[in-house]
Amino acid sequence: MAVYTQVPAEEIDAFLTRYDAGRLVSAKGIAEGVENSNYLLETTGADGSGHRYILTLYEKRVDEADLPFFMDLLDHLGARGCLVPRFIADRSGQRLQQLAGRPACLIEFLTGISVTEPTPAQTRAAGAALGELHRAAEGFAGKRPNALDKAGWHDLARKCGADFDQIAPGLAARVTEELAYLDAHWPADLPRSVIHADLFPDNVLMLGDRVTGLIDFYFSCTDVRAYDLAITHSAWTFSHDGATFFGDRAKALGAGYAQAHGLTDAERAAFPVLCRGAALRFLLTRAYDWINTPADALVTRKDPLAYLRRLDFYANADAADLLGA
Ligand SMILES: Nc1ncnc2c1ncn2[C@@H]1O[C@H](COP(=O)(O)OP(=O)(O)O)[C@@H](O)[C@H]1O
Ligand SMILES: N[C@@H](CCOP(=O)(O)O)C(=O)O
Repeated sequence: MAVYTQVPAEEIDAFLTRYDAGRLVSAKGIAEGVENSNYLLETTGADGSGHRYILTLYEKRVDEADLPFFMDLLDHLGARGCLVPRFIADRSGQRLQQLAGRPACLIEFLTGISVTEPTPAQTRAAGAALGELHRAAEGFAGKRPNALDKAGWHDLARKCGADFDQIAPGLAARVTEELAYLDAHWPADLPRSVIHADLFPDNVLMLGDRVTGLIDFYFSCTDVRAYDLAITHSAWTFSHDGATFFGDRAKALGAGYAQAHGLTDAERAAFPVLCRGAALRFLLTRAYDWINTPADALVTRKDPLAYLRRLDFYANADAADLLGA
């Protein structure tokens, strides 16, 4: 469960008086997510007809100074037809607030559910939504370095150090070996763009096979564009434990992305390496959290080894295995 900061309902009701949002009717902490505290708010709505909002309090990895980048990005994408939530301004035009001692924002609520076992049709729709996002991001002037790039992976690996082997014997050596491989093989000249960088199924809202919203842009940054497809591939085309690869989903993801954007020959050739990078990135953040999250914390730690299994798969795959011929 991810509600790190408990906010009394009276405080949320008082917070809402800054907005044309009506009075609070209910506030429920949202269990999903690991980074921030999220509440689903129901209000009377400005016109009394009822309205839903997301209230997010920023914790952990989100730097307050990055919030204007995320706000401008979602404005840009929304204006170009992407189904992304907008940050809501209060009556004075302010979108970033303080609540319970944390930076906080009121955010548009989008309908839809996150699938846990995506079908190929849903995976295709996610691939198309990512391609549309990349198209819509063209011309966005904002830039944000990726804190979880290769240098960031090395940093996390140093911080985990010998503790890796508490997760699995031999993991420290495997990570060192993989970092060396990626240092030697990471592609230098692929097109860069703003990327979502965390387009897991829990960050895609769907109704049936239709995408109704893309959420959680708090890792979005400027990086290799096809790396975003690799991250999405790692999240959508395996069983949760990483033990089973679903080729039909992978083919569908590639087809959906191709329909909306597509890969260059160089991006396709580099795809297995990009997938290895994606797998290592999530292995590392999960391992760091595994080691550093107290066992009694309110948040459920995610299994790093599910990404080690993906990494092992990617290390033996070629582009045709991963995307279809
Ligand atoms: N704009 C939104 N509309 C509808 N539901 C949302 C919205 N933003 C977040 N949620 C819900 O809150 C959950 C956690 O949000 P998320 O941004 O993924 O949190 P975290 O950054 O902590 O991982 C999501 O899985 C979803 O259920
Ligand atoms: N997707 C990451 C964790 C980040 O969680 P999110 O709830 O913000 O998507 C992982 O699975 O390791």
